[in-house]
Amino acid sequence: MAPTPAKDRDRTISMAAEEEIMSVLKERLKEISNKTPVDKQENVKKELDNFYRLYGKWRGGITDELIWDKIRPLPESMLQGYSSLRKVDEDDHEGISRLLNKLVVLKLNGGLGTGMGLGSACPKSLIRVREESTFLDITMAQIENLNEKYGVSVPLVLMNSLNTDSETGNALKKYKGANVEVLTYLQSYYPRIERETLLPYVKDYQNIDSNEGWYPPGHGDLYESLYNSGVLDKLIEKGKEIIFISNIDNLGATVDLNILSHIVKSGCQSQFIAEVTNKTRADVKGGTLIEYNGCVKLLEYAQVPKEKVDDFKCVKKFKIFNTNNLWISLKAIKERVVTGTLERDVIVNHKALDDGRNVIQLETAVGAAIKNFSGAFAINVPRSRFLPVKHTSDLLLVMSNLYNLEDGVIAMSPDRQFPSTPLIKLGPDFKRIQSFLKRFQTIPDLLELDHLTVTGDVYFGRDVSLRGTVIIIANHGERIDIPSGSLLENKIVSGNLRILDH
Ligand SMILES: Cc1cn([C@H]2C[C@H](O)[C@@H](COP(=O)(O)OP(=O)(O)O[C@H]3O[C@H](CO)[C@@H](O)[C@H](O)[C@H]3O)O2)c(=O)[nH]c1=O
Repeated sequence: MAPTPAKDRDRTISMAAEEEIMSVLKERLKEISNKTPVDKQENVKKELDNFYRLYGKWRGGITDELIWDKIRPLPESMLQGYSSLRKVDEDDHEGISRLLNKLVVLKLNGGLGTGMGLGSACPKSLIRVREESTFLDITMAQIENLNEKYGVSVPLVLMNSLNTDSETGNALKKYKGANVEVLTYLQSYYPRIERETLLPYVKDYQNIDSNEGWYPPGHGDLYESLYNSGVLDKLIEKGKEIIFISNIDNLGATVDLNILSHIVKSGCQSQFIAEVTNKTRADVKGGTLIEYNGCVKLLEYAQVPKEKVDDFKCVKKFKIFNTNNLWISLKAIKERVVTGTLERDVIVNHKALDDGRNVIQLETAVGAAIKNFSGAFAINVPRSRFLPVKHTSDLLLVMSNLYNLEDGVIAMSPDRQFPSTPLIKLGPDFKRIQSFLKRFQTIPDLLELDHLTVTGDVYFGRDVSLRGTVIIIANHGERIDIPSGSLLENKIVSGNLRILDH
């Protein structure tokens, strides 16, 4: 989610005009739902009712502008260190099976690989990240391994968007015989609002996947769509109690038995646990947990006013980062959704569409619901639980010998002498996956790397080793080939260096 921060509301509109807009909107939504085929009407109506509530919240100004000086760090009572959790006895298979049988794993799978230059038909989860394995393959291997090892049946739930649903469905076919029950459901679609009229411009619910008038309203929609799809009830009926939610692109988000045991042993008194991690300079576009007006609050990058962005990036002021790994009680989710008491900030995303139309889309974030749950708190987890792959620079890390993949778990190689990950900056020539891949004959050895910056037209030969700080800059119009077998240790390479076959 990366909307442009903008002023929430045009405050020049009078109360009467606000009421008028709300009533016209209601009519418009009714028309849309009436035009929907009868079998889909009930669901569409539920979605549009939720949209109407979100819109009302926005227009009502409930999400007023943030007062920056009111931001406080999360109090210690709400932030627990991971090391303080009681360790689960790994030999107690029976105890672990009992824990796991209460668990469901959900991956947020509504995103596309467009950030890494893939077309709009490719779900991000189907990108190959390690050898031939995609994010989805790795997730399946991980859960299947748990199910086999402990003789349990942890189901995997995928929250798809219309952008990802059909390709994911195709990819899942190969898992027919796997020891993992996979349940999928679709997140909602809401109508985009025209900036001029403050109303949706779509008139019906046709072709919503290809119609720019509709959009998936962020992962905060998870709760209502999980309930409306019937999947939530199904899971509760199966005796499942806790759901572990994470971004499918976070390869560090494995099932953690110590956190699970902590929740179960407390009798699910902590209805919501958010995993945070120490913020580094690499963590910018995401969220952090803060105390605001005496309550816990998720502050997303998209909510930060432009003039405060540098402040937000400061790792001294904002020391923790939201990993989006969340552990929530299923019953508590149901209770909040049914009673309509699930408050989340509205994130206002201003966009310009290809046809030149200026639109607004209202979104919410899944972690923002933390304030609604009793006993909610954050656990400061080791960095190994947060291994997001957002850019090709992240991909370079996870493809390299810095990590090992075993049973669906990616872990840092014991051969790395220090636990920090190198800081990697790749220039625009490396942005798209296809061009990134063709620039490496083999992925270099990164075991002793601290920092790598590469810009310009640079190609790496086979078996290159990079150590310490390495900076490679090919001037505009020139090309650098790093020869096969080279070792670069604390080196700056610039200018041009061509190696040609003959
Ligand atoms: C917007 C949207 C996203 N997703 C999926 C795609 C990704 O797997 C996952 C995260 O979406 P992104 O849009 O990439 O969100 P991102 O910028 O990473 O931010 C989230 O994850 C960050 C950690 O990476 C946190 O710090 C932020 O607080 C949290 O909001 O959710 C959906 O399934 N549906 C959606 O509508």
